[in-house]
Amino acid sequence: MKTIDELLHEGVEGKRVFVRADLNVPLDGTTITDDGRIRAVVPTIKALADAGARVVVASHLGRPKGAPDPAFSLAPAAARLGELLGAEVAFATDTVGDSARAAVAGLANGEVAVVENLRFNAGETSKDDAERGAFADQLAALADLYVGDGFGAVHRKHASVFDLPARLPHAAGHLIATEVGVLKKLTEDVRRPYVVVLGGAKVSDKLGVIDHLLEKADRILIGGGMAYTFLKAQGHEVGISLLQEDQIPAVLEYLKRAEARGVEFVLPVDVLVSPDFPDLKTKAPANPTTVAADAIPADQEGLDIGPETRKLYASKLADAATVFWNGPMGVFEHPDYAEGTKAVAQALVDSPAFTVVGGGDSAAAVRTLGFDENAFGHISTGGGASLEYLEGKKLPGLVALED
Ligand SMILES: Nc1ncnc2c1ncn2[C@@H]1O[C@H](COP(=O)(O)OP(=O)(O)O)[C@@H](O)[C@H]1O
Ligand SMILES: O=C(OP(=O)(O)O)[C@H](O)COP(=O)(O)O
Repeated sequence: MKTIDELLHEGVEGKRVFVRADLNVPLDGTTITDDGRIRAVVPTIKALADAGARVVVASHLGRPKGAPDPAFSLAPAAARLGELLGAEVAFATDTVGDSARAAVAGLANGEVAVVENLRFNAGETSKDDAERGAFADQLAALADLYVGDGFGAVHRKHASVFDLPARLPHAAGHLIATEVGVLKKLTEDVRRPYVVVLGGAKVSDKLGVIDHLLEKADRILIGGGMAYTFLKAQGHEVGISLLQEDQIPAVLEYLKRAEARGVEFVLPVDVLVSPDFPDLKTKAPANPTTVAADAIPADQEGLDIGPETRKLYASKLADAATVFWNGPMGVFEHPDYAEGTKAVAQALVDSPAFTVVGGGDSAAAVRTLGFDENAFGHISTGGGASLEYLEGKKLPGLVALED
């Protein structure tokens, strides 16, 4: 894989360089609540700009449905990038249209432009190779060179991640190099006990990784939205909690295999429930009730792990030598459901283990809940990406950067 250093050595002055970043940051309206993913790609953008490149930055944000949707505009991220660079950053209101072409044409050497959300275009995420390819052709017309640095999206076979680098000379940016360097260590020699904590809301995406983790981890702790499919599989009522009903047979098989292999599988013993999802904007008190994990009322939703589970999970992390954590334990964006995530973060901080936290929201949670990022071994910008990397899967965005 060619590195950005090699590219810089060859010279990028006056060249239009397309940087595929992951600027998928959490937003409260148009306010960025955690800019970690933007900060993470600044070294690559700055190195290119300092070397005289005309830098075109692109990313997805959220999951819009292949058409423009103002709620998912990259404008706030572009503005923040300008602040971090201490330079004017042009913003195109489309991705490959007139505005994007004009913004790129207007760049002088050393200047940066951000184009609008890649996922406003159906071709970006299409499963049809030709449709994705046609969009990649339009993106390729904006640039001379490609730098892949959106680590959080390298597991997606999307036009800007997979098809575009096949059309332009390409290299990996600094962030991808750092992320792969650290995660590689977790695939080679892992100090034991190796404890994995899984939570979050992208349940269907991430349940499958357990299949692989059963071969690697000594202990697996389950929280967040992921817990309820397990509780349901064990025959418990989960009310209106997040549930991946079609995965119940797979989950039962995981539990059986864990037992056979001596992998300790730990599920919540109590949870915080409410009939309503909390208001994340006003943060109005949610007044949740604590119930045993096998006694969730039929009309209520599990939104955080409970106090007994917090203690249990802290104890299960205390003797770890290596910890990988993806996915918040609850809806941490609301203070009434943040204690579970705080307890796991605190247990990692207190532990002498090598700790890796992965995922856009997990990383944001750690920082917005007031933890010092230096207290963790590594904070990865990718959740799904890091899990699939650990699984040993060939990631489209990394394969595409190979020579
Ligand atoms: N019990 C739950 N029910 C619904 N959503 C949850 C629950 N627990 C956590 N979440 C949500 O999960 C989201 C993060 O999930 P995910 O995207 O999978 O993590 P990451 O970005 O770290 O990979 C957060 O927005 C959080 O509010
Ligand atoms: O937030 C992301 O992934 P993550 O939540 O697994 O860390 C990436 O930006 C990928 O987004 P996607 O899961 O909508 O493809």
